[in-house]
Amino acid sequence: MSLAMSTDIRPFEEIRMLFARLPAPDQAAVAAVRARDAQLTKPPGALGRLEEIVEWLAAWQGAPAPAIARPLVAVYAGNHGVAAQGVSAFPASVTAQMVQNFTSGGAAINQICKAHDIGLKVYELALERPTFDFTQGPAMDEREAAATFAYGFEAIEGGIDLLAPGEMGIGNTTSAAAIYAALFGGPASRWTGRGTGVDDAGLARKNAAIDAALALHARHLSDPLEIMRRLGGREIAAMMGAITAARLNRVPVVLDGFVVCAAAALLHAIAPDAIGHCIAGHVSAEGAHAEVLATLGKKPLLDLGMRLGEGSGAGLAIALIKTALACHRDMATFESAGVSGKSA
Ligand SMILES: Cc1cc2ncn([C@H]3O[C@H](COP(=O)(O)O)[C@@H](O)[C@H]3O)c2cc1C
Ligand SMILES: O=C(O)c1cccnc1
Repeated sequence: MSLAMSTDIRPFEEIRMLFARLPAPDQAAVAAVRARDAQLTKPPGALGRLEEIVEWLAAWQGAPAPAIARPLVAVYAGNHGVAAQGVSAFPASVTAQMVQNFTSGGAAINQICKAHDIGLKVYELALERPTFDFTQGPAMDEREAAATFAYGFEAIEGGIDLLAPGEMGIGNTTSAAAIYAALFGGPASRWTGRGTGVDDAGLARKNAAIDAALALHARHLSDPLEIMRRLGGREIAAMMGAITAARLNRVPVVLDGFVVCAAAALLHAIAPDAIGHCIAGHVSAEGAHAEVLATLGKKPLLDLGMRLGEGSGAGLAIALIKTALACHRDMATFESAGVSGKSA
């Protein structure tokens, strides 16, 4: 669907209305998957979480025989005004340079997508015009935040069956940590990590920037959409839209790391069920990602010590999810293989 912003409804109100009519998991599809699983040539439950993964795909695709024919990593790139506070180990110019690198196939996410036959799209979000520094005022106005959320809906266009949102944006671990502090409380230091590798002084600047922002915006942090526009970035707004569009179109979502989960946490704060269709691809080595996942009730598939972003952890998880589906779809049954079933 398109979010044609009408003139008489405030943009955020239009977004809020989306969460009143989210599709539910398809229990009949889950039952069909379980029935087939019971016939496959393995002891019951022996594929552990791989079995749950297929049930999750069936539930949210609404299909008794789920498919992964067109998986997509959608990388959103945005620049952050707060980068001027010296919160990253790299200059803001790296965001645009990495977009170029994605285009020429040189980034980690290119190799992951290539190795596992996953589509990759990169969405550049006005990189020449960073968001406003949120230590000085809101990062975005409501209209821009809502329009960027709506832009995220493009991810599902062209027909995909599995989505992993990814991101690139120097300074965005500061934005994500600020969002977690606003949503879940505590000082900045509870949520920050070293991102691209800031030293102790950089980490102190990062914590100070977030604590200053929490004080500045304190009166407006009870509404997740206000948190998004004040402390977020364009890639976080667009990923919220992409995750929502996926839900509305029955496309399951694989979450990546620390930054992607800030978009998921904001949606969860609007309506816990809004991320029911999301699985955690991995746990990042960044900051408090493990705590965030526990709070969202998501158990990560992988724990590889990665802290890159770009959708890289989610892309690797898609390889695993494809394998789970291949077992379910292509294994022989006891009957077809002439293997004896359980004796007692
Ligand atoms: C070369 C390079 C490639 C990256 N790919 C993802 N990120 C990751 O690092 C950034 C966030 O870290 P911070 O908040 O410390 O700036 C994001 O762009 C994220 O996607 C990268 C960072 C760099 C430097
Ligand atoms: O986990 C992530 O998403 C992450 C960690 C560090 C830097 N950028 C992204």
